[in-house]
Amino acid sequence: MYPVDIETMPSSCGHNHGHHEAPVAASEPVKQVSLSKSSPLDTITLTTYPEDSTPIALSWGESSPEERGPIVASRDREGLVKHNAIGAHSGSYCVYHALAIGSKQLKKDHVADYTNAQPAFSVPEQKTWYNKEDIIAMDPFGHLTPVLYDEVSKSENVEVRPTIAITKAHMQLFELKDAVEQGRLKVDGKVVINKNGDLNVSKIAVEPVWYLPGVAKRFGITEDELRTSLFEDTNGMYPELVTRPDIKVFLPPIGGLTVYIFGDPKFVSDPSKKLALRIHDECNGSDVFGSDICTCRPYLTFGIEEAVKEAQNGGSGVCIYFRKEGRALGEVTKYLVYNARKRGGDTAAEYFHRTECIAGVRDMRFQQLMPDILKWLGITKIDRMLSMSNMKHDAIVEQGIPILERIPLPDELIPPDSRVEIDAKINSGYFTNGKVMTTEELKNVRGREWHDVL
Ligand SMILES: Nc1nc2c(ncn2[C@@H]2O[C@H](COP(=O)(O)OP(=O)(O)OP(=O)(O)O)[C@@H](O)[C@H]2O)c(=O)[nH]1
Ligand SMILES: [Zn+2]
Repeated sequence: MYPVDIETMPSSCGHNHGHHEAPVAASEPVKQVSLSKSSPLDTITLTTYPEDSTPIALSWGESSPEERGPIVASRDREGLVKHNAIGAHSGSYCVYHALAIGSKQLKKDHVADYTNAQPAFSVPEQKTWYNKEDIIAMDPFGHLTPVLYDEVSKSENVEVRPTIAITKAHMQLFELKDAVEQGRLKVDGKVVINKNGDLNVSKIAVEPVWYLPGVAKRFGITEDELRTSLFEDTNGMYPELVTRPDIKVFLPPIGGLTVYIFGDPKFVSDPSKKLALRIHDECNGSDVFGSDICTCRPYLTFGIEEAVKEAQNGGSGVCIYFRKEGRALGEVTKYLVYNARKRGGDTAAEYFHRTECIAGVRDMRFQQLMPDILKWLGITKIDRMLSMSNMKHDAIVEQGIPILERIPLPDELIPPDSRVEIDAKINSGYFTNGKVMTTEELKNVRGREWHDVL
């Protein structure tokens, strides 16, 4: 499928690849290249090939965790020939792990001791965990690996790491304290613990695990197209994407998500219980630091408050927080756009155009992969969706989960400077119970200008 030999690929600049001294004969399928004489390393493995490998059996979507098999990414111990996943664990934190090893603060042969780390509550098993369609962006058994695959990890001498962790906690938010003080929320001792508005919460952290054929299908492209673009556009970070078509699982170096559940976690998958849901994408500037240019923190805390109310009414409330900063364009791009907006006359009419000028697109969040977590949790319908986003809505409904009611952010919670954002979004298809402005009217919705900010 991939007639690509990365060691022998022609270099357009006419030089050898990288900084390696010893060239590799074009005809030999050599996988190791000598580094320069001053390097502390003798050899380094650039990639692996199917003919030299005996990966541990892994078959996505099988009808039992044993038949599916463990996900093995690490090259340590016997992992170099036995790994069955491309990439490294922990999303973007894999680089810190490498730094810890490189700086000799972490031993390469460290074996994790998971004593007492098991889930704090159980998530009921779902049919969705056992097919190739419903879940393709996370490992449905990621929270059970120390139990399910401990033996195979020992007998095969490979690392099998959890990609999901489940815990319980209390949380304190100023807005929830205010909700209790203003009488919007009552203290029940279970969900809202006290008059400070402290909450009981059940939490699930999930790292991304992609089944490449399934991800390609969601985007309507071929697996080859997906692999090629992941390889090329990360500047060759993952050669195995092209040299190992036999390996179908990829651990991408991106952020994961956290599920916050209010009320009894068992109710989330119980169709007889009402469910309120907020899907929230990270906006560090607003969520944590209170920037008033967008509606992110107000919608987040409104979503939590509504989720809490649903739990207190006998249903359950869920808030899922995705690490997709700045519509997954990142904070640097976001701030560049802010500058362009503020210097160019910040109107709702120009809101998306400014992002497109800099990033080429207005959004890279790709909500197509988002519904996996809903299916994993066993959510089959959403009674109250706390979101105006058509992209989130359409992605969820396309995956077969009906949304019964959509709840926009109340006007009084919209900070003054973010009217530009919200009106632009409504004009482009976001849900509202109110007025949809014309393109002409959007020109008159203005945010703070640069001289007001400085
Ligand atoms: N690039 C860019 N990203 C922004 C800007 N303002 C907010 N964001 C990002 O947009 C995303 C907003 O996500 P959400 O709060 O989930 O909201 P949404 O998807 O727009 O829709 P709702 O569910 O209706 O709130 C976050 O990733 C923010 O970091 C902006 O001006 N430029
Ligand atoms: Zn924001």
